[in-house]
Amino acid sequence: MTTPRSFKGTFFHAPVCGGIEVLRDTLIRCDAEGRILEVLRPDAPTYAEALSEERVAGRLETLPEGTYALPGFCDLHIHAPQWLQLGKALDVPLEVWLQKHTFPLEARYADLSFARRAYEGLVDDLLSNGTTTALYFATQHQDATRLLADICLTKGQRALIGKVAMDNPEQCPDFYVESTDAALRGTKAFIDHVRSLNSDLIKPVVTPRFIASCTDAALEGLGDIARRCGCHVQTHCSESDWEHNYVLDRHGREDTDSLDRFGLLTRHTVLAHANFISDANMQTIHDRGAGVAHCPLSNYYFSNAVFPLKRALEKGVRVGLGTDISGGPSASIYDNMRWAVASSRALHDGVDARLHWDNRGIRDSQIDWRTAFYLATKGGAEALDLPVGSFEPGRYFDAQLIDPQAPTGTIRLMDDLDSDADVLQKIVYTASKANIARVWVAAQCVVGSV
Ligand SMILES: O=c1[nH]c(=O)c2nc[nH]c2[nH]1
Repeated sequence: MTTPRSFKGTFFHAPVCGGIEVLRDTLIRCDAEGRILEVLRPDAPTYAEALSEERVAGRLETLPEGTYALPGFCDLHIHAPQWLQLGKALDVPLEVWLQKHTFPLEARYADLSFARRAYEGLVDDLLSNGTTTALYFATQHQDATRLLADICLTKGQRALIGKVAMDNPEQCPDFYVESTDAALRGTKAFIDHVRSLNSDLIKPVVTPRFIASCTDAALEGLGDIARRCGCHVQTHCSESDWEHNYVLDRHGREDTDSLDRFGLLTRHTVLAHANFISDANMQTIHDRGAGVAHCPLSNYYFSNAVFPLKRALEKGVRVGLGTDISGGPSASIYDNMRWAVASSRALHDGVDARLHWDNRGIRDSQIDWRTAFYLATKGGAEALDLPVGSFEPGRYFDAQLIDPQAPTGTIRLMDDLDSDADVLQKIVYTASKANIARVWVAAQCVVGSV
């Protein structure tokens, strides 16, 4: 509990998919928990009085002239231990990458000092990239996963964290596999631990890595834990040819149906990727109210296909964006907004120039930057069912301040040429870490100084 805060400045947000709103010279009042109480535009009858009230009470932060506040990003798919592998090992298929590079790296998190070095750096990196909410896969290790929760709490990042469950000796190496009992007990112990922290910022997540890495007994037990604890669930779904076909061979059904059968497809499930899902399975995801973490950059390296984003949105599936560190070699949701637009265009146009335009791509698959901005902010929040992602009463003030004039920044604005929408479009397409001057979570400044 802190003191109430308020902010005056220019805010951009996307309250609905495909639409943006500009709040110029607006006053946003928050309560002591950092939730938005009121959004007052200059033409509101109570604006002047409220502004002077906040000023006199010493609660007002006036954002510097020429800066813009955006909602903080929700990154729906991060492998926390893989941060050390960003930009490496991107030239082999998923199944080789896991065995040769990723599992050996993750096994090292048995060492807590190794874990601390990585997790401190990761959380700093994500916060300074504007990511205020992170959905993390950790590792199998109880202690290192608790450490990640502590670090997020200390640094003030909103985080949903899962101890990864992987007990299938046929798919996991002997140096990085656990018993079914350890997977289930460990998951439950981590949930209890996080809940004992009594923090609104950190939530536990039931995390079967993917169907291949888990036995049916573990999947069944994890479904049961998710139901009893009312937790979020995260896993991979129909990511690549190999992974999708593995599940078809083992269970005779797609990932989605299989997860549903184990009680793992709920209103609080986030499926990473879902590239190969059939229309029927997309309908099932919609009907269960589950969300999808679309990871466009990672998909270029590991997925053999492009997620049918537009089709999913038209069906009403809740979708947000994920960096998929380190399948995607960038910690930035800005990069992933750009890749979401570009990959949707590739799907729309098709990529084989030898084919006639008529049958080269999948028509009406493209999205624009407005939709990408929504996915990165409120779309991600909706998929997680968290009250963040936009500047609306009842939501937490999780935000990032963009300074287009930052000396080493990458945004080029022209006062006389750029409309408000142009400014936001330029931010979406060209902002970099150097332009992110300040970041707040629940109205508390976590990056930059006030
Ligand atoms: O992109 C991915 N990253 C992973 O770590 C992983 N594990 C299973 N499937 C996976 N896909």
